[in-house]
Amino acid sequence: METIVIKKETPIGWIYLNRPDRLNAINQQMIKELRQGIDEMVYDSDIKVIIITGNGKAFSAGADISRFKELNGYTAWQFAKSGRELMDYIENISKPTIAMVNGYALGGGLELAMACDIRIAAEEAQLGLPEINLGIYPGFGGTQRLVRLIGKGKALELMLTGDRISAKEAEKIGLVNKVVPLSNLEQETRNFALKLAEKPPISIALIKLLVNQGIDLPILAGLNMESLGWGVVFSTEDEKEGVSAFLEKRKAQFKGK
Ligand SMILES: CCCCC/C=C/C(=O)SCCNC(=O)CCNC(=O)[C@H](O)C(C)(C)COP(=O)(O)OP(=O)(O)OC[C@H]1O[C@@H](n2cnc3c(N)ncnc32)[C@H](O)[C@@H]1OP(=O)(O)O
Repeated sequence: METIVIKKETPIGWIYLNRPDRLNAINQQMIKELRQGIDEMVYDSDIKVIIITGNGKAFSAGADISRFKELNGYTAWQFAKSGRELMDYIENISKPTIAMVNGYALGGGLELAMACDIRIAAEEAQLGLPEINLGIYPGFGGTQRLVRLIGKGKALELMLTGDRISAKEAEKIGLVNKVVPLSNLEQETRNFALKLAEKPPISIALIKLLVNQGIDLPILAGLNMESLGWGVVFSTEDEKEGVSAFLEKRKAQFKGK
């Protein structure tokens, strides 16, 4: 891999965007390698949670602008589509994902963070969708995900102005889940991941599916999916273990079965 580094720290899989001299700008190679890196974690049953972060001072400053002059209408469409499909894939994997936002998360970088389930940011981080200043607009799913995360008014404000906001402001509007000092970022993110790693994986997978698919369905369809899913969780060993552990006043040990 040229553009990312992966590290397994069971039960956590770490993925580092690794173009620090370009502030981890996302190019076609990174899109391809991210897909491979995520797959490596998805198909490893010892990995329960995936953390994506950036090497250097940025999470990612977005799509690689230095390549934009080479693009024409068709290739720009294909590049945007391949990035957007990667974000869709990340959002819909069954394992939980955390974006550890260590610095700038701009444009496609913020779109990647938004495709993750949880965002934990350093106090120093700055977030935004500045594409408008380049005469374009977010193209890796940002126009759709931001509005679902923070609501139409603030989403439009961020996209129309292109302004960067602080991590604290991002936390206030619900764009990040938690803000911590940079010195604690790795440990706090690891602790959060370890907490998720102890939860029953089938329940996690179903919650993700219900939330991600349900949000775009008529509510009755989503509610019916929720009820049907109960048939699945109630047939798992983890449900029996969870209920027994409660009644026996001990900590549950979930197996993902
Ligand atoms: C075609 C499909 C597109 C799909 C949708 C996605 C679109 C996008 O994401 S568009 C990009 C949106 N992002 C931006 O507009 C941010 C651009 N970067 C900046 O504004 C600044 O770099 C900064 C505020 C993030 C940081 O400023 P500073 O601390 O002063 O650092 P430098 O500007 O000196 O950056 C260091 C180095 O990195 C290069 N670089 C930064 N961002 C990008 C980028 N997005 N693409 C390519 N290269 C980038 C920057 O040019 C510097 O390089 P050198 O000058 O060669 O050192």
